Amino acid sequence: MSKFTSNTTVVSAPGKVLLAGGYLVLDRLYSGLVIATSSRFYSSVFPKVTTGDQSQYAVASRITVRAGQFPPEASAWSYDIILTPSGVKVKPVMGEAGRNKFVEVAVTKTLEYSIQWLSRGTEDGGKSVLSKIGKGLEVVVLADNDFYSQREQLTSASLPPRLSSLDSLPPFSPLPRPIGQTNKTGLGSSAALVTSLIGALLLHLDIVSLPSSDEAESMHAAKIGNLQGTPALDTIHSLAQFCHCLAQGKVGSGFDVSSAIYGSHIYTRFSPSLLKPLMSDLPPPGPDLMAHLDPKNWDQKVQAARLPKGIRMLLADVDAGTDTPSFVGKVLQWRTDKAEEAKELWTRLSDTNTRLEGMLARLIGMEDEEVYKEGSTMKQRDVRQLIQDLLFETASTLSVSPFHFVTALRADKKEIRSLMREMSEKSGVPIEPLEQTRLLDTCSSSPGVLGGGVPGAGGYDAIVLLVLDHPEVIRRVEDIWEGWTEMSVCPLSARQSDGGLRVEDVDQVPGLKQALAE
Ligand SMILES: Nc1ncnc2c1ncn2[C@@H]1O[C@H](COP(=O)(O)OP(=O)(O)OP(=O)(O)O)[C@@H](O)[C@H]1O
Ligand SMILES: C[C@@](O)(CCOP(=O)(O)O)CC(=O)O
Repeated sequence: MSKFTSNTTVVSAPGKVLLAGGYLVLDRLYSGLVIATSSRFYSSVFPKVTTGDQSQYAVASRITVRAGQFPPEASAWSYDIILTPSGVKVKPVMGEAGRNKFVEVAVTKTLEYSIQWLSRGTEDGGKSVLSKIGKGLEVVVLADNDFYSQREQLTSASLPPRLSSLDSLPPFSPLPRPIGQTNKTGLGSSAALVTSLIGALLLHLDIVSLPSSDEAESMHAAKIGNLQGTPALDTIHSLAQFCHCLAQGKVGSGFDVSSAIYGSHIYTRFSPSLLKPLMSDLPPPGPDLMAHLDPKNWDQKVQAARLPKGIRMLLADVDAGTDTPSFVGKVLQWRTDKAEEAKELWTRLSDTNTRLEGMLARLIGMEDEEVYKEGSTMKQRDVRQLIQDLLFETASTLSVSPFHFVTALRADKKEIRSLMREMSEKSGVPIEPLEQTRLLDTCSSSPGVLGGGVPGAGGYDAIVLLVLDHPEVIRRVEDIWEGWTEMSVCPLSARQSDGGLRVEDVDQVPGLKQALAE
């Protein structure tokens, strides 16, 4: 019998790349440009058909979450739903895999929220949640291969580190070691996991409805200005920000959770004070989650943004044999110590980031124009011509759009890198270490590369490039990466995803059904 029924719920959330605004975005006065990735986290909820072996009198039901591509014995976490005189409680079951803070907080707080939501104005005490959970739920979480380093998989299949090799790995490729011993690539696995898991549980319990994959993408492409305003997404946003902060034990800027929900955008953070009352373990009955997480009280800004057609993001996972410790504390300490100097740098960076965002918007505004369409009769230059010009550097004196804007974008990318290096030097934190500078300089001088940088907090772990989306441009970059000897550079297959959180049709996601059947 197939595991899939009309009662199976699959929800996915994208990973992230912070293209501009690292460190600045921690402060509400500044913003960050985050690109959501085509690589996603999938949470699939199946109703259990039997209650299993729970013999405890008070255990009403059990939710099990399994990380599908990891060794089974170390990668499943269960939560008992217990009936107590004061209502329904959720209790982690201690198993072989130990605790998974992100899964645990997402499951327990989502159920707490659901109980409050379904019992509002009634004396229900959680009974309707119990009836919806029935005999229990089994949740399988699966991440696209990009979230974890695939070096070992490529080496054991004798494949070179190129995009074409990544395409030949099976989707949701099994990984040999538990999550804690697996190298991540920096796409924000915990934020995408928490967001997709919360979305899947709330959808399964009929508390929200979510856009389908087509709806999510067209919603994103059509929207200008504020991306908020869809009640289900706005609610999941505050709940996911809360869970993510509680699990990681600190309040970050939250751009990763925000892009997991809304897709690519320009993010201005929420006030950290919003989460303060929820961050300590208060005695029962606990804080009123629904009131604290009501989107009406939240103040983040989510402005539509994306990469224009014809421009592609290329990502690489870098293994320099050096761990990147947390830089945030040190950079912020320098900012406090040298307030004047830092303010001046923050302002220059913010201005340049805003200019870059403006250039992207101008190019998007031209997408429907004839000059931008491939194959159109060209009175002016089209994108293909533009690529030729940039490949062979023949058009440096022309200011015909969109060439003009692409050239300006290139200058802004260069300026941002130089300012981030200034931040590096002044704070004494290797945000763009010399090894990365050498790699980025070489890539940036390759034809068709518009610029690059170290995403997010920077360090040794990854690089991101913006390139003209042309096979020749990409081939040349891959050649540089494959031949690089100072560090091992392995491409990631992610492109930009326009949409954020969405419900999936299991048959439309390559390899998902097979991975779930294992
Ligand atoms: N497939 C998975 N299944 C269950 N839990 C996972 C999975 N992948 C990641 N996690 C959880 O997320 C944690 C990693 O979160 P962490 O914030 O350290 O990394 P990240 O979100 O990938 O970071 P970055 O922002 O640098 O990309 C793991 O310890 C685990 O709790
Ligand atoms: C340094 C910071 O601004 C970005 C960190 O980005 P990443 O996790 O390195 O992609 C921190 C934050 O925004 O929470």
